Amino acid sequence: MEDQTMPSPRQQSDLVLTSEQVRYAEQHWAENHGGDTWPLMNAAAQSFVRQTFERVRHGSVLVVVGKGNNGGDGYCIARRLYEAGVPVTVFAPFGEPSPGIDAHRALTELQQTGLPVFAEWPSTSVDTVIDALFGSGLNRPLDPTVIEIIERMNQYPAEVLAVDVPSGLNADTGQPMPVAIRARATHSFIAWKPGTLTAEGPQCCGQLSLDTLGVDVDSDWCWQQETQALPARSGQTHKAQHGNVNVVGGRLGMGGASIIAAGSALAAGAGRVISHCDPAFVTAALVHHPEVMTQPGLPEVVNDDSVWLVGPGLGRDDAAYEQVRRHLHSPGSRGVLDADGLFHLASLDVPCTNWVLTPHEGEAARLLGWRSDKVRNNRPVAAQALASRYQAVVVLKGAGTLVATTSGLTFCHPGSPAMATPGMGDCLAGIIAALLAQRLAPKDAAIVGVNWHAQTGYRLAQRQRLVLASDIIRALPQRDE
Ligand SMILES: NC(=O)C1=CN([C@@H]2O[C@H](COP(=O)(O)OP(=O)(O)OC[C@H]3O[C@@H](n4cnc5c(N)ncnc54)[C@H](O)[C@@H]3O)[C@@H](O)[C@H]2O)[C@@H](O)CC1
Ligand SMILES: [K+]
Repeated sequence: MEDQTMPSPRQQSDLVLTSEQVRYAEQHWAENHGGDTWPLMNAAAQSFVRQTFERVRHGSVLVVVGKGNNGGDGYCIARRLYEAGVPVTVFAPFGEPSPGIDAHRALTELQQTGLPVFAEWPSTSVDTVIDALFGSGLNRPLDPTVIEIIERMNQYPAEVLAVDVPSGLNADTGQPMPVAIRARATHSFIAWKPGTLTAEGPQCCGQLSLDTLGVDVDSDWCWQQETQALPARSGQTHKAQHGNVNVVGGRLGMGGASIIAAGSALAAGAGRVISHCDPAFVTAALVHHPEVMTQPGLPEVVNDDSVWLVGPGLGRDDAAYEQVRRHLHSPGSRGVLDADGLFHLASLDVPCTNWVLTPHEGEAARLLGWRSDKVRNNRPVAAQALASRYQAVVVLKGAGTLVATTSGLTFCHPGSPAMATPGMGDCLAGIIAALLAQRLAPKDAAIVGVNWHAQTGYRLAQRQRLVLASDIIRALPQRDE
């Protein structure tokens, strides 16, 4: 099955590219390889078969192909499986690809094997469905006929494996348009697509894998995921070297938020954590985390080297507003603005240069003056718009959390649906604050914090149905297994 002309695959990459950038990367590759993208399609099909062969080899396979090059991948995959002796049926609901595109050549090569291509739903039962209807070229909402095909594929009692992107999923935003394939696994090519990592993407993709197909992309013009090590601890270290985190919140019946945030800041390595909560919650805070110091009530805003985590359970009254205002106007202040802190930010027209803002979708919508569904459908744009407006690092929470700065965007570990539990945001804010206190730059603290939080939750979700913020706090100090 090896092909002489195929580029050598590079399995690991951190690159996340929009569909337009992927197209550019393909063209750029072709310009340097005789003007031909056909070897890439072959490499994609070979990689897909290699990746999925153990799953499909013992049963029968239905390949559903579209008219574009995602369908072309499907024709090539069908030919390779057929030649490997796997029973394959090919279904092309929209007809043949136009002559001149790689997909047409893929169809011609398939036809040479004698394998028929069906225009109607085949009646045979199958063990695996390979989804090659649409990939990164999906560019408009699906019409009812297409919706029906995707829904029927989702209802098949067979597992669905998606080629490049689950069909119906917007490769840039992670939104179904309005429905998308729910795949058991998705094998992507060239670079990660934003839409597979955020919003509904992770749910639609199932197990996600990537083969760059040897396309080496210049990192200057694309977003790059950065992974940083957690702060190291030397043999001579002292807690004073790991910084102070002041948690301002825990008022008006919301003591738990600040208890969680203080606990996660401790668990993420802050040298000293001071909770400025309502006096009523001091006992509870100390019962949960005796390592925390308490200074009840709202603090004086002092300009020292501390990191301030302002917002978890802070409340929406005038005193809370004044507290947020003072922090943001205090020269050189730095920290994390979360929850009610973000509520008050909406009334303050002030840059947050040394701050990490951690809105969820609703908070982001309020800050931008958008509807929530506009944020949901445009997460990368929303995150970057907030970063520009506030000159801050913005963590747009939700499935597939994004970290935006004024100059770029990072897609983080998708975590797990089991983490959709109360207090999870407070927990994340505490982790990011602790990393700031340990001298990570705001962008690095945000990216490392989100990835650490998401990976910890994901790991716990392998053995429990739900993951609570308290579970994360207990797991953070542990080493990875
Ligand atoms: N040519 C190349 O160099 C490579 C292409 N690759 C594959 O090619 C895919 C991208 O191919 P294309 O750009 O042709 O795009 P797609 O195959 O994803 O989709 C484009 C086709 O779908 C139609 N379409 C788009 N939205 C629609 C809608 N809502 N309803 C109905 N029809 C719709 C378009 O008119 C077009 O016919 C990738 O996802 C990947 O699978 C890979 O083979 C890697 C190399
Ligand atoms: K697909």
